[in-house]
Amino acid sequence: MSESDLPVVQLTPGRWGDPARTVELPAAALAALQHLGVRRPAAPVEGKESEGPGADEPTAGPGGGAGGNAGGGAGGNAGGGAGGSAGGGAGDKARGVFAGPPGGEGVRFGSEESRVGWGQPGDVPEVGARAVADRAVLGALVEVLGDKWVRADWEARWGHTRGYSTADLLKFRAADRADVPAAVVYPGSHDDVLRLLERCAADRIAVVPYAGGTSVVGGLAPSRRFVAVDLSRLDQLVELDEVSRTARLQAGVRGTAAEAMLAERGYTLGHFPQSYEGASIGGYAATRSSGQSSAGYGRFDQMVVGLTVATPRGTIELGRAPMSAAGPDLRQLWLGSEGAFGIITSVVVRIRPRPVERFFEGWRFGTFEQGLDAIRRLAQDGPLPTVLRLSDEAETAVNLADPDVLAGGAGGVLAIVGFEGSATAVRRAAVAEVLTAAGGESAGPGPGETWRQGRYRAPYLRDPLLDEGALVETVETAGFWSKVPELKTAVTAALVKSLSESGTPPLVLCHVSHVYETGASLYFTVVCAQTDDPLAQWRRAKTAANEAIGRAGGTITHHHGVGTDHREAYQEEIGPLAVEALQAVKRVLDPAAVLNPGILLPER
Ligand SMILES: Cc1cc2nc3c(=O)[nH]c(=O)nc-3n(C[C@H](O)[C@H](O)[C@H](O)COP(=O)(O)OP(=O)(O)OC[C@H]3O[C@@H](n4cnc5c(N)ncnc54)[C@H](O)[C@@H]3O)c2cc1C
Repeated sequence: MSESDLPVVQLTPGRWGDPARTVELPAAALAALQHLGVRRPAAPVEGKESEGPGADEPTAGPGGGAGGNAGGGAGGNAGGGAGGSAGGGAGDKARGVFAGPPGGEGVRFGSEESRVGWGQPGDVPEVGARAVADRAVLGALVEVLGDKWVRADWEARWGHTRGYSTADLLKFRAADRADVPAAVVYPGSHDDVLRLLERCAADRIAVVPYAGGTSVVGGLAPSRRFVAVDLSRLDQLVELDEVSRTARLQAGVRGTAAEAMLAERGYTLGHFPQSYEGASIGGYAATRSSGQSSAGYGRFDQMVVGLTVATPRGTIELGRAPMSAAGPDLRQLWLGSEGAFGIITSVVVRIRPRPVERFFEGWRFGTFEQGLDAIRRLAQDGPLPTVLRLSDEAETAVNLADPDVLAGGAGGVLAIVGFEGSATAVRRAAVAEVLTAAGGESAGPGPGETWRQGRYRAPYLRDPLLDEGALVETVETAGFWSKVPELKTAVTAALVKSLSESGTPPLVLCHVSHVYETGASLYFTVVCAQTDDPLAQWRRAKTAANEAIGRAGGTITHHHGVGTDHREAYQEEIGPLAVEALQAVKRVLDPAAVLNPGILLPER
């Protein structure tokens, strides 16, 4: 496939989970969009040449573009859930989706684009992000990994471009070629990664680990030209210790594949982020991910007991006991390090027996404050269900538009409470007692089941919403309980003000997505009409939201990570001395500064 053959729009089916799955917007959602002034953009005029730097440019525009492309290696086959590992993907290729490491195609040398040198920032001729790696670089990569596992063709490179934020999708639609890697490599073992990093450091080739490609914070778009390190060949359950209830999983194992492999042995990891059909074990660890069942199973960083990391200077192996007083817990340094301190090649996780029972239900409260008080009681004094989330009035109202949810409901706010495990009836009764005492009223299993069955649907709605002309994006944060109400008010007000000033008053929905003894996270969904420049429109709104979070005492991110989008706010949050300390760590581990330049930390 050549660059010019490639459809640019509608990337979702190829990159995310199940390529065959499409989701139509419900009528109620379309009506709500109309109410917000969202108008479907006119289709591009047939036959009109796109404006761009070259005749071989892919055309871009809203809608159009049937069929996906660019699944990228990591697009893998994660959706199936039948235990398929990432990679391979003859079936996906049949659908026109590149789905994994090459099947012996080898690297393509000699493109007219391959004339660019490498080096430190400033050394590279300004020929734009379209440049593929030059012969010397490709030669170095091939020397380390072999011809089969290095690709420089457009299909592979475009398939490893950016992540999955709304801004990313808008850039794809605009055929924006900044952030395209110069080559893609597919190491198959820890030793491969180690040798690759040693060589890249020696030759000053910047690298970015690419796992599921679901980053929503610019975590795959470094500040320099780079080689994407696709981890999808690291797809094994290496060992399972039934006595200790731990499992070692390689970093490229998708969430779905991890669950399928553990299920065969009677276990679960219990990590179910909304991006579960796309994200991977290494990505979870590198970003401190948090799943929807965090009340019961914990965040991903709480599940990790050990890590193996490849750095340009050697291997780091951490976690020889569940807990230790031998100095600071260094595992924490790599959890959330987003590839800046090394590539995590495998993770030892705590596992649990597969649940034998599952029950989800809805609880209704008069106001958000009342619901907040109720879930705080559970988080602080117990008992905790497996899933606990609380929508505000606006989000509940949107859910109410779905006749399956809270049929006949009388407004107020809705909490989803889920139980997994064994003997759930006892826990349910105890939780019900607390919620009733706090003024809650059971809405029965209907809303809970509807939520459970639709919990991975949202990613598939992003493209249809953009097609309609809507701007939809999320903002997340966390704060101590005493600050949560103020945090919610401040972020909502900032988003409403900024987007109203753009002439596009938004609908801002919010829910409490994760709870702790001392506080909770807030997850906002913002919907409004797109202006002519939706990227700038969202940038302004996001900046306003970030500033509001800072003023109201929240953290810049609860589970999406820092990437490039939150880098400045993160520095403000931790202060210059802490930034310096992290830079010092990076200097030791990555003296040539080739690991994820500009991601998490500014380039030095
Ligand atoms: C629709 C949607 C819903 C989402 N819902 C959730 C949610 O519920 N909870 C949540 O926590 N997140 C959520 N996310 C964010 C995202 O899925 C997480 O950040 C996820 O953990 C990223 O995993 P990944 O495998 O896709 O990593 P990638 O996106 O491929 O990489 C993320 C970052 O980590 C680095 N990295 C990846 N693998 C490694 C490795 N092995 N070693 C070192 N660095 C590495 C990458 O270079 C990059 O900087 C959502 C995203 C989307 C698009």
